Amino acid sequence: MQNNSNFFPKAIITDVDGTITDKSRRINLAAVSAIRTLFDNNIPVVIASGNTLCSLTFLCKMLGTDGTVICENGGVYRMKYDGEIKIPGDKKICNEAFRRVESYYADKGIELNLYSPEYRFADVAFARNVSPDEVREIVSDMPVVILDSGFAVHIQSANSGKGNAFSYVADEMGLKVSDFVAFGDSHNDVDMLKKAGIGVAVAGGDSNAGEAADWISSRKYGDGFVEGVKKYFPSLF
Ligand SMILES: O=C(O)COP(=O)(O)O
Ligand SMILES: [Mg+2]
Repeated sequence: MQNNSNFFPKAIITDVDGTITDKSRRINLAAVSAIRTLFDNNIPVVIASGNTLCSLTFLCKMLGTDGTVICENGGVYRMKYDGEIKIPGDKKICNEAFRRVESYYADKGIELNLYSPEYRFADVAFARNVSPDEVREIVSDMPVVILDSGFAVHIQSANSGKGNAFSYVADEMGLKVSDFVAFGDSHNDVDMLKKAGIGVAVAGGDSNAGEAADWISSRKYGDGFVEGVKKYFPSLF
């Protein structure tokens, strides 16, 4: 967190779902354009999401960024397209936790719907048809963290999280986390929003993100992202 008046950001890090999309995950075209403007003016754009490496690689290609990504909420990250895939997360412990959660709900006749398990290296993500707080309770004695992105429930090993991977990535870029403006909408963005020089929560997201942020946009979702980019990079727009 910085004093706004002396803050000259050098880079951004942004969440995807809910932040550069609308609430149904459709990409916001003005957000795409803002990202291109930043990138074309040598402002690095790091994508940090709960999504998988393969989906984020494709997204980076379409956006036109350099491919630096934090995936699976920090369980995985990669510098540019050709960097080594780093996996700080521990899939084994997440699978163990998931098996316990799955059997708890199976006893109640509730089936959990996994999201892209075949493409995940580090975390376990499933549909939000159960309460994230209850899931947290079920595995409270295990070294895992339950994150709610507003789009999925994620089981992470305790050492991952977007905030931890953000530090590694900033370091590899030769920047400080305080050089970045971070953008997010949800609980899984909190550690990243707190760590950045300025944390921006887009309106429409959950209260955890708003409480962690330095500034909350007045416009919702992707429009709020664009509003924030224009606020912190006024000379580019
Ligand atoms: O994968 C999710 O659950 C949502 O991803 P996000 O981190 O881009 O919002
Ligand atoms: Mg999000």
